[in-house]
Order: sequence, then C-alpha cells, then structure tokens
Amino acid sequence: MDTLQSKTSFEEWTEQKSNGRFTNWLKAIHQEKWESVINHRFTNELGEESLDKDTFSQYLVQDYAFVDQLVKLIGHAIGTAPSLEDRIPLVNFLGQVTSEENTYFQRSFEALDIPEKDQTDPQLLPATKKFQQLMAEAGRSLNYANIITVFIVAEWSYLSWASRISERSYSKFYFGEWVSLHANPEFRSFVDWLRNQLDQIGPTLSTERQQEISELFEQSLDCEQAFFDSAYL
Ligand SMILES: Cc1ncc(C[n+]2csc(CCO)c2C)c(N)n1
Repeated sequence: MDTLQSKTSFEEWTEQKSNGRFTNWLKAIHQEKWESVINHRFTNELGEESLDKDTFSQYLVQDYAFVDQLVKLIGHAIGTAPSLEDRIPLVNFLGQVTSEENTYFQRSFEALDIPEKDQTDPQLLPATKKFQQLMAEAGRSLNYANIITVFIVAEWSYLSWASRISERSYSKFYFGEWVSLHANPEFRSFVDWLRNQLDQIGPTLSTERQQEISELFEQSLDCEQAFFDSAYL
C-alpha cells in the first residue's frame, strides 16, 4: 500500500481510483495508525492465548463501560439515521450487543472472578474516559456522519484484528468467544453495511466536512490505541 499524506483530499485520492470507497480513503490516509491498532500487542497475545489473565480481566472491565457508552451512541445513530430503512439494521445490531454480547461479559466475569463492584461501577482508566467523551460528543452533535464515523472505527478495527486470529481454536472460552464475536459473517456484513452508509454520505460533503470526518476517524483510532495500551499499565 502506498503511503498517503493525511492531507490528501478525498477528491484527489478518488480521481486515481475507480470506485474508491470513502471509508477506504479514511483508512488509507490513516494507514499507519490503523495498522498499529489492528496489529496491537494485545491482539497478538490474544491470538496466541499468551495474554495474561489479569491484563485481559482489566481490559474486559474497562470494555464493559466502553460498550455501555457505545450502546448510547447506537441510540443516537438510530435517532439520526435518514430513514426507517437505515434504522432497521442499527436496531437489530443494538439487539445483539445487548443480548449475546452482554451474556458473554457476564459469563466471562464469572469465570475470571471479577468482583461485583468492577462489573457495575469500575474505576475508569483515563483512556476509557477519553473514549467515552469522544463518543458522547459525537452523540451530542446529532450528526449522523459524525456518529457513524466513530462507530465504524470501533467495529471495523475489531473485525480486522479478529479476522486475522480467528482461524485457530481456543482453549479458554473467554478468549475464543471474544474473537468469534468479532469475526463472523453476520458481523462482517453489518460492518460492510455501516461503511456503505458513510461511503454514500462522504462524497456529498464539502472538503472541510470531509476533513472533519477524517480528523474524527483519526481521534477514534487514537482512542482505540490508547485503550489497548492501557491494558498493560
Ligand atoms: C475499545 C473497544 N473498541 C471497539 C470495540 C468493538 N465493539 C464494541 S461493541 C461491539 C459490537 C459487537 O461486538 C464491538 C464490535 C470494543 N469492544 N472495545
């Protein structure tokens, strides 16, 4: 992949591509940060099942608080989506996150002996708070493009690293299911649908707004990176 300047506009980039998706432009201009997130040490150790149990426990506790804020963001996406047709996949996805994904956390907390207090009212790390703030801000903007940009980074990056390490079998269910939750055909098609939403809106925006979306994409990647980093603190 050729390295692109983060200043390369969508217009310039797309002129050289046939059928260049807006979300591929976002990924291309933030390639370095993207690669760093999806090849993070945390994901590599998870893939080798060599991840320390305490490291994973701390991550899961923080992630449960993250997911709560993400559920609120999906609520904002549902409210700001342009039509009922666009709302339906979001509603269905919300249903999954609050059912299958929620029970995964409950079972894992039990298996990992996570104290009750950490499950319901954990001490949040700075990286978790910062990510929550970014999501809350995107929600408050009531702007569908902003909202789904943050959402896309969260989902697409997880699909990417999980797909890379999903071939092997895992002996611990809390490792194996954390991978398979993010590497399955339904999730893949939802991420593709979500990207398509932004692929349609992106090219209609002004250059300034496209740049703002790019900055938000980058901030979200920074938050993902810091979130993984902080599992090792
Ligand atoms: C920091 C952080 N970023 C992204 C995700 C990914 N994610 C959050 S909810 C959800 C829906 C279905 O699993 C997905 C993919 C995460 N868990 N933690």
